[in-house]
Amino acid sequence: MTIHHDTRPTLNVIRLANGEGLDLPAYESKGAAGMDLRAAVDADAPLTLLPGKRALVPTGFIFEIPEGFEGQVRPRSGLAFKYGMTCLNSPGTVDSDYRGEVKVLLVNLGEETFIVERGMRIAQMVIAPVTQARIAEIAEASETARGAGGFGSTGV
Ligand SMILES: O=c1ccn([C@H]2C[C@H](O)[C@@H](COP(=O)(O)OP(=O)(O)OP(=O)(O)O)O2)c(=O)[nH]1
Repeated sequence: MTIHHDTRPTLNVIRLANGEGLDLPAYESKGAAGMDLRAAVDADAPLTLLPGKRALVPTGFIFEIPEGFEGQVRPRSGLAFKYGMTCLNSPGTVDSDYRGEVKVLLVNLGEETFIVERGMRIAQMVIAPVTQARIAEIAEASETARGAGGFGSTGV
């Protein structure tokens, strides 16, 4: 018999008052990269986003991102395709030392007004490993075959 240990990092979540009754963020399929984030707007006061407008939408949770990881807040492709609803700062960065409520910076790039209702799955968050570099200033850049070529220097 093989014992399988759960090697996944633990994501502690803290429910805030405005998150009362909301489903916990969850992976919607076995292999989903991101967990869906829900809108913690007031049930009696949905958020109206006119075309071209943006809003910071609360999720109702604090996430303790494990050290060595970040949370990437990204759009859901269905909302983007159907309604032009996306995250303005995509991918949003949630730092491992952040202890405030995670919020989603939604923008309506569609032609129609979009209504954000309580519990609506508005974005997804991916937990990804991240490295902090040691920063060292040096006098000259080392030589490479590419050199300073970039921005299409190899052709289309
Ligand atoms: O989509 C996002 C992006 C950020 N944050 C939170 C978590 C993150 O740790 C914090 C700061 O984000 P960021 O570093 O991108 O913002 P900043 O403009 O540099 O602000 P600060 O000066 O507070 O770091 O805001 C969110 O809740 N959602």
